[in-house]
Amino acid sequence: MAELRKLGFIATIEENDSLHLAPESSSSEDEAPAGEKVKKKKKSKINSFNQSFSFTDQFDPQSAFNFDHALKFAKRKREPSTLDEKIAKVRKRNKKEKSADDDEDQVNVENSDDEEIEEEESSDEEMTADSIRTKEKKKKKKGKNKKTDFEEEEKELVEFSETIDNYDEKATFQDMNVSRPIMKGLSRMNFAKPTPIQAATIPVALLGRDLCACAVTGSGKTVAFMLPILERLLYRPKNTAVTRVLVLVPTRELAVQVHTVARQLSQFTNVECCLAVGGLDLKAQEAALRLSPDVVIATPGRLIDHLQNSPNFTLRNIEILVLDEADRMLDEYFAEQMKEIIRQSSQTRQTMLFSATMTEEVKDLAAVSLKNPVKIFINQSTDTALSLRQEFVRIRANREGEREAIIAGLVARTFRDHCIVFIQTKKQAHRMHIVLGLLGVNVGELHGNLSQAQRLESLKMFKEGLIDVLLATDLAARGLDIEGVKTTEVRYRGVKTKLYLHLLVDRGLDILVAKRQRVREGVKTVSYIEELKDRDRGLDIEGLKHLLVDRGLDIEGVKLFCIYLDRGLDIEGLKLQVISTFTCRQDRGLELHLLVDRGLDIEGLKLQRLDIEGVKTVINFTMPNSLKHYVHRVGRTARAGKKGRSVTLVGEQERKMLKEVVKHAKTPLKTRVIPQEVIGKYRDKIAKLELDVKEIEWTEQEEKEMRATENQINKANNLLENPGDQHKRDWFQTHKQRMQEQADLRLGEFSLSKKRNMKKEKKVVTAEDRVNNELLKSELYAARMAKKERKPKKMRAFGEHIDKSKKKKKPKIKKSAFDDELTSTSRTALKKFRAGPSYQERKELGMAAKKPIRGKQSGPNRGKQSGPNRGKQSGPDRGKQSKRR
Ligand SMILES: Nc1ncnc2c1ncn2[C@@H]1O[C@H](COP(=O)(O)OP(=O)(O)OP(=O)(O)O)[C@@H](O)[C@H]1O
Repeated sequence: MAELRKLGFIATIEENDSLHLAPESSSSEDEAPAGEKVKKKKKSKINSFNQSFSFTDQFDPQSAFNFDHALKFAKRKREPSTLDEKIAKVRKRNKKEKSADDDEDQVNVENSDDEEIEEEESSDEEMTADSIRTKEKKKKKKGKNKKTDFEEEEKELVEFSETIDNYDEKATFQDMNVSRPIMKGLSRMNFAKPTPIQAATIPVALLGRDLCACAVTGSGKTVAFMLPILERLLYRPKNTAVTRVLVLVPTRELAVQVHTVARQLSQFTNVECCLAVGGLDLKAQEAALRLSPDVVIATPGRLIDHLQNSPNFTLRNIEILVLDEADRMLDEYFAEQMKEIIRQSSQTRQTMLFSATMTEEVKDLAAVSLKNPVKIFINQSTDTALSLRQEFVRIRANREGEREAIIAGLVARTFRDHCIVFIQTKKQAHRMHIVLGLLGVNVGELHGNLSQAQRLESLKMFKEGLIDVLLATDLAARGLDIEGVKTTEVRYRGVKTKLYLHLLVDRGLDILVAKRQRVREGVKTVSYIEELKDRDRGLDIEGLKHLLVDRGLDIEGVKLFCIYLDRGLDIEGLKLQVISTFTCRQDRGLELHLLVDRGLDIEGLKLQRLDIEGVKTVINFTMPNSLKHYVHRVGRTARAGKKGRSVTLVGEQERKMLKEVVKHAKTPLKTRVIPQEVIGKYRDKIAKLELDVKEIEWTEQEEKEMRATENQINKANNLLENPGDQHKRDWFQTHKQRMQEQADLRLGEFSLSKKRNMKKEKKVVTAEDRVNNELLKSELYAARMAKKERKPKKMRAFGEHIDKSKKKKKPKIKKSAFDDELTSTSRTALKKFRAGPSYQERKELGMAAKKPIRGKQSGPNRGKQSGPNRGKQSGPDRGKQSKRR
């Protein structure tokens, strides 16, 4: 090593070298603004190394999620320790206690961890495996089916000017006259052929027609709207910058994802895309919006904030409006905000609605907001992907409390990675994080109680394989297309570990990288590099090695380089750059280096995944509260034609929902039976951990309270220091209206006042109570939806396109004859009143003696005023008489 340093190289490390360990990402670095970070990095580079080289997907438009970029703009909470660190601490303590009990001598804690987990896992594997049965579908009477279809037909409210339910299967992007820069973008994304929804939608959207499109989850709807948008923008007038396109999505994570797809697709064009979503830096967004980017991808709340408070930003010039997940965007949660946005946007726009589940709300909107819309239904709203295998685990009535144990069994034994578990409530998701964490499962959580930075980080870690199981609420149910690095499990020195494969590509230079990493108990134990050769090029992986470097190695025209870790490497003539430092155990650190051959221009090298893998399994802790929710949740797997599996726990109360799923299923469903022995084992394990769970929850609560007090003090200090500096932001509703809206949306039983009362009466919460709480919440939601469905539908009020001339006149409310006569002041009414009842009326009243003689009468009222009472009916009595009548 010393010799290498003498030669002017940065040497790599020997096992017994003492090292200064830099943390992988210090918190100060995280807080630093983007610009400063770059400067710091540049300083640390070796002078002769190409300065403009930047590693990896931070700017890589190829990455599926540009989380790194978004994370820079998300505020981070300062926490004394993360939840994972707390879990690790408790686990470590438990291990120590256990080993002390076993009267063993000093042990290497980490090694024993690994071994124990392996033991646990292997003993689980030896246990009886789950059994799977195919669920029989009950055959329905034909007549009954017909009726439902008919009913559905009747529900159709919108008059679509055209309906497209088929497409040209042989269509190519070239056939659609897609421009070259976008074709290049497509080929970078490896999209050779349009998917069915793309083939059907793109030509219509290019014509500028309004449309309402429905296709199964994971079928490529994002490109279906983004491609025609970009294509149309290529021909925009370029003299002034104007925001012409607005894409609205329901969640922040989805917005980041759509933004990434837009950037990938537009990478060879000059179209500017901008994100406007909650949770990310407001000032940075304001600055970006001031430049009038061509496309704004937004969530409704933050968009309205900018519309109210960012000068110069308007929607007056919007030419295309897209609502992704349209049914969600138009449901009651976003109703007020959507009304405001549509009110402010240009009326001459093209509007496109996309979702995998189209419902009445969408149709209502289509009726009032779309102009001659085209309906493009490639699938029905209830369809799931054909490559999805749907399984159900039955929970007997008296065994509701076993759900946590079943989930633990599933993720620890069977579905160990690339798995999302959907949970109804944030609280339960958090508890499961602690429980599964204590059981040694590599978990993360994703829900609305986390800060935006934590949300993005969870997704990023899940994508990168650093989290195996993601516990999420319905926040993650829609739209997210999570593709992660393909990992391969290998064993190194008895430790199970993962292998990540990356491919560096640029300008004909391919760099193969293999990196090994393991996260255990908050400490990353890493790292060495394996010799890797690309199988596609007829090469083979030679097995694990500490180092591979080959300068100028040319394999079928591809130059092979490597990132390597230290040890016995001949690096003469090669330059190294430290790209990352990992901590290995408490006392050792290992550095990863990038080897770069001198004389090779690697400016702008980009890291691309060699192999990516999507979510393999979706597990539902309880049955989702509607078929629509089910379709979206299970739609996180089996995307883009890939295989996937869903496992749903179904209790007795949820069988109705299960029937719905069975009714609409197009592929056979399976029943999974988990042996009672396995459930029992995990139930006992969780029961033993209960005190630890409580301890962690208390610590968290204490920290939370301390943070809240600290925040209040800071706020007060701020107010004292800068009293005039408190700029209040405007909102389109008053505070009271907003509070009222939120209160209306809250599910009755979960109102704040009730929650407060519930806190007061402290009782021991059992596993059954927790599950019942989950089920209750789900039921309440379903009940509200059902009530809403039953309500007569109003035409939605965003209707700036309502043609008033065609509006039906309101039928006049018919007043009773009695009221009419008393209140009418018309001429004829008054005359009639003065003259008294007509002959006919008198006859009806039995007052008429005889019909008047024609000749004797003259004038217009002669008939009416004839009869014996003629004289009597003048004067004050008239009124009385008419009243009597
Ligand atoms: N033409 C194509 N060829 C191959 N893959 C594609 C193509 N278009 C899209 N994909 C891939 O299909 C996957 C799903 O795409 P996307 O997220 O747009 O689906 P979606 O229909 O919007 O799903 P959801 O209903 O869940 O929002 C993505 O990983 C995307 O990269």
